[in-house]
Amino acid sequence: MTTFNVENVNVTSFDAMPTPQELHARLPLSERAGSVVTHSREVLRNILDRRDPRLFVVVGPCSIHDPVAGLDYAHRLRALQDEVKDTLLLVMRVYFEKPRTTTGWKGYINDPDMDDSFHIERGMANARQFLLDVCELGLPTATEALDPISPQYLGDLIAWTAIGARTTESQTHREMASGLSTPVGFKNGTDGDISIAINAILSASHPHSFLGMNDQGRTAIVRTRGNRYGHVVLRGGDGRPNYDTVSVAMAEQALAKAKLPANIVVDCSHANSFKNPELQPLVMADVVNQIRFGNKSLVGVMIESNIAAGKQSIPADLSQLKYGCSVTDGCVGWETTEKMLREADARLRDVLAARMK
Ligand SMILES: O=C[C@H](O)[C@H](O)COP(=O)(O)O
Ligand SMILES: C=C(OP(=O)(O)O)C(=O)O
Repeated sequence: MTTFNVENVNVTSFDAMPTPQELHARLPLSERAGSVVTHSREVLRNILDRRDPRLFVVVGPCSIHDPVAGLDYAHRLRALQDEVKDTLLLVMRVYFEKPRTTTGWKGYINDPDMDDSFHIERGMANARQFLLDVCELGLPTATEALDPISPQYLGDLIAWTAIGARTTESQTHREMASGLSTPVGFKNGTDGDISIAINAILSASHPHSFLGMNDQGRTAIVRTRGNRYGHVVLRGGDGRPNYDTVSVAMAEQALAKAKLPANIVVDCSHANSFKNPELQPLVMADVVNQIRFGNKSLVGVMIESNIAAGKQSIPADLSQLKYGCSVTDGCVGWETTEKMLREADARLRDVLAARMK
């Protein structure tokens, strides 16, 4: 009988991963982490339902590449959280999966050693440990859900999820979002198109049935309820920002036309600051001004922030890495981050107090 070489022609190997159940057994959700996740998800839902007047702030490194520096950052943010808690819910950006325009390092889960050795099994376990550590500090976490299998491993430790500009239009990601346990922010497209984010919110709000994996690592038909906490994240695009009052008003109109609640998050980074981190404070100040002038649809902001300002390329000799500095997009440094958050807190106090009356 002739044998045909027609299957997995371009696959070199299948290396088994531990199942989500096995990883959960090794690194179980602790009492403290479980209550932080539960409480912060509830606060986020309350903000989106206007039962809590505060602004949520997804703030942290563009990507985590060094868990030690990442945890150092988390300690700093946790200390600041108490200071600004009357006006801001701080949620740490803990991004382990990076969507690339073409190629590049795809994040800590994919390649934890940053040397193309791709130890995904260790990346996933370390990522879970890191999320546990952050939650145990009392700090909620936010991430981009890029690989549709990852939420089975990490989803119980996440309070807010982003679907990125490159995947908001993807049916796979909309289906996944329909089953996620967190509120989900859909970015506008890289070309600035917000209609794809609105279509994503509509799609993800419905139940879906699709192929996925269960916690025993078996291919399964995943049947979801639909996620009613989808919202838009304006990140600018096509070389233009879209956080200004006119763009926000246009987003409000588009949401109203689609009969969706007016919930808008502004990403201070990416095309909204022309990827120049030094401009992020201006975007944040503008959002705060819009709220002071009566805007009610702006419910959150995103800041790309790290211990050190700027970014660095990944050196061949990793001992040359600068501590606490991004290896993906440039970030504002810690001092600027504190200033941005303290200023926003000070400028929002009277407005939000008035909303509580
Ligand atoms: O936020 C991260 C980046 O903007 C995104 O991953 C795309 O990066 P790239 O264009 O450098 O590949
Ligand atoms: C990749 C990101 O953003 P965007 O999808 O808006 O490019 C990000 O926030 O890390």
